[in-house]
Amino acid sequence: MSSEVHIGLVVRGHGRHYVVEREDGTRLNCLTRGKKSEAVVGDRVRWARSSEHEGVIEGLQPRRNLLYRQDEWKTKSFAANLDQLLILVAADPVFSESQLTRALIAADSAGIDARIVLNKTDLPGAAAARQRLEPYRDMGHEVLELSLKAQPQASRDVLQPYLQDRATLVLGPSGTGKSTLINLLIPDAQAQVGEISVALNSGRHTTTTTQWYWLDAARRSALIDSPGFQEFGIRQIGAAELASRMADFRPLLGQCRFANCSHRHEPGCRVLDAVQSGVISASRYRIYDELWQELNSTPHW
Ligand SMILES: Nc1nc2c(ncn2[C@@H]2O[C@H](COP(=O)(O)OP(=O)(O)OP(=O)(O)O)[C@@H](O)[C@H]2O)c(=O)[nH]1
Ligand SMILES: [Zn+2]
Repeated sequence: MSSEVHIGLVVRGHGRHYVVEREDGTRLNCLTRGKKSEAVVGDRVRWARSSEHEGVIEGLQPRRNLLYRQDEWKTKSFAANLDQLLILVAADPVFSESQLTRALIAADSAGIDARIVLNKTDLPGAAAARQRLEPYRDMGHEVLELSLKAQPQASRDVLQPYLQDRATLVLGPSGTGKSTLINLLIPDAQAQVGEISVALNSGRHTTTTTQWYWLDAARRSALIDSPGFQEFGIRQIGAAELASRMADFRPLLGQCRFANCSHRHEPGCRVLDAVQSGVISASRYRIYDELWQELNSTPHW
């Protein structure tokens, strides 16, 4: 058996078991050595043939970027080497501005372009949703509008130029239309997942495992779905860094009276002035304050 080392792309992982795609598009099951399972979907890994498994992962290639998810107890990386984040919100159910902000902060911290996608613009709630997104447009975030169910073809046309030649992670809370979007763009998505679940023997976990889908036969454009995703991990950001990750706060930084201003109570704070004058919206400031406290009370790593 040859011990030659190859490079492959992780398209799915479950514990120490991974599905790795070769250059030619064929896939094989790989195991990591020891107890380690550091690889995530989107990673390029070095793998070699092994006598017991189809392949063994020997190591990771350097990453361009890495995203984390978190719950009450722990933070875990879940996707790497992305070009873009699409944050799906809908006219109904009403979206959480706090979740949206977390997603934008996580993307900024990882150096990944993020776009907001407003779905269900055919519903009466669309006007109110647009209004809530107004501050985000003003601070420079692009907002795409879709109606995935009512106008599938038009929605596809809006998305197409953004998806071309990129690896895009799509995230959205339950009920926003993420399944509708994936089924529209990847008609054989279910089949792809089924095949891989058999390979990984992970049927039961199908609904919570990050998955890499190709959108085109040439395998240049990819969509990454992370079902069951709850919350971005942002504990890697220190409280002092938070304001610099928020597009409406950023232009004001460095102008407060104190260089280490936390923008919470200090005199001569330009951020607090901007909140007073309405340049920064009250809801954005409330979210900043909550996140600041969260980050300040957790150890920075
Ligand atoms: N009116 C309207 N309804 C839509 C649109 N897109 C999706 N829906 C509906 O919204 C509901 C939720 O869509 P899904 O695609 O299942 O949403 P999801 O985000 O995957 O939600 P989960 O399956 O709970 O994770 C479904 O009843 C869809 O038919 C749209 O553009 N307009
Ligand atoms: Zn300040």
